[in-house]
Amino acid sequence: MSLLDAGAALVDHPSARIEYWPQACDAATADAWFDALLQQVPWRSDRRMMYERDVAVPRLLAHYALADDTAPAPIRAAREVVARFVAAPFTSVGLNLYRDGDDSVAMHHDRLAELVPDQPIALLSLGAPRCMTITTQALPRTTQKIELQPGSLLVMNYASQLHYLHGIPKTKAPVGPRISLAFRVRPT
Ligand SMILES: O=C(O)CCC(=O)C(=O)O
Ligand SMILES: [Fe+2]
Repeated sequence: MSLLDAGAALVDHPSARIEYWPQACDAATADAWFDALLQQVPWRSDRRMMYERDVAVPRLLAHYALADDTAPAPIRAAREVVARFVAAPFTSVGLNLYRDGDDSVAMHHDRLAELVPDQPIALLSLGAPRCMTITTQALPRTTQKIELQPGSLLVMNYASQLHYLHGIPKTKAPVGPRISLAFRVRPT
């Protein structure tokens, strides 16, 4: 594969781009990173105010600054894999652990205040496949679903956060745990 090959384009828009590579890293590597991160990361459970109620965020979270060399080795290795597909000066990685089908992330766009304009977000998936829903922000909403495979990479450009929403819905299907690594360039 040549450097910075284009992935499959998931949206058709003049400025928004969401690209998908089903196998940015091989299955054995994705499995090894999943096992290591599940064990080594100090996963935390967060609470957020939602409609004036204090509710548990339905997944576990962690975060590392990429300059932090105490980050587990798979984080640094994953950063190198991501660099083969997207050239961006990532500074931060947010980790999500979806323990089962009850864990989810609601439809959202990533917080713009936490992104440097024109820099992308790269999501590397490990563990069980989970479905992502992508909708337009404009009405009438059009919706698409993509099953994120272990070892896959999904890259959303900055403009996609202005025109689309994404989320990982709950599922009643029996699914195993999944970890996603969200690489971002955060303002300093
Ligand atoms: O787990 C995923 O693939 C999506 C995570 C996400 O959207 C986020 O962390 O903002
Ligand atoms: Fe997101």
